[in-house]
Amino acid sequence: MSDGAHIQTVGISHTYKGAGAKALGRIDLEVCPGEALALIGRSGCGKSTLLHILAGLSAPTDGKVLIDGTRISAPSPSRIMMFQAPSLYPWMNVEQNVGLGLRFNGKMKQAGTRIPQVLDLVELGDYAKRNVQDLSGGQQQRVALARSLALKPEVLLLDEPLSALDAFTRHALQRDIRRICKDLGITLVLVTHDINEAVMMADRALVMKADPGDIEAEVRIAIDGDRLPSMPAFAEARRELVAAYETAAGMAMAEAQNFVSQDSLNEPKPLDRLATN
Ligand SMILES: Nc1ncnc2c1ncn2[C@@H]1O[C@H](COP(=O)(O)OP(=O)(O)OP(=O)(O)O)[C@@H](O)[C@H]1O
Repeated sequence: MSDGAHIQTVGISHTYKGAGAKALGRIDLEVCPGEALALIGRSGCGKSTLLHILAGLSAPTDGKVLIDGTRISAPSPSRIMMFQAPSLYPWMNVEQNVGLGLRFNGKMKQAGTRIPQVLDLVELGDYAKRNVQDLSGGQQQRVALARSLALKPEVLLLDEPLSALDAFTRHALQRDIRRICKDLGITLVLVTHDINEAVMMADRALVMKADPGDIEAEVRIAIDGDRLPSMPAFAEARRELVAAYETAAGMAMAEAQNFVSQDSLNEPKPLDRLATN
């Protein structure tokens, strides 16, 4: 288990080539080792740009990103990014897909022990030999998660990887990803449009605004143990985040509420049952 990486951005801003306006203004942020941070905001406010810069997939126009005090300039297997599409190879079975990161990084010697470990972590221990095409969307994202975990990352960066899943599957994965990151000491940074998802998964949410992308508000989400939408503390954190979102985006509360997934708002009981299974 790692302690997770300490992430710091120092005055980063970003302008895409050929674009007149800045995508990101000046952003100074810090993520503590093992913390789970959500970046939330309206479309176009720069969430993905910031996440890509944290991953080292693109360089900021100005400023720097420090991981454990060292400036980064490229991607690294210790910082893994997951996207909406699980991007599995359909002609490979589950364990072959999970082993891909190990193979690309010359760590196949670890595959024999590491692959069963991470498949157990994502609760797919019995699926090693299954064809990935026969799995559900949620199970495919679990395979992608296992592939990421196989490399023992210190940072997991999620760019809305659960947004295509149904409410029940999404809720179970939100709970499990948070638990796994806490258990393994992985620093988590999550981009989401969904206020409920931020409350389910994060210790802290940063609300971003656009033109240029900037951090407008910070909301701490201090809920001990399992998080259920029916908990008063969950509802309170959601209210606080909706209010911050409303201010940042300059929208009415009713519109901000639309960024809370309606299924989990309206049907807390079945989701709660699922979360305790
Ligand atoms: N490759 C690119 N070239 C030029 N402009 C870009 C590029 N990628 C993003 N942008 C612009 O930068 C700004 C921030 O985009 P970004 O994708 O980071 O926002 P976002 O908050 O992640 O949006 P969404 O929630 O829709 O994914 C937007 O104005 C977008 O149009």
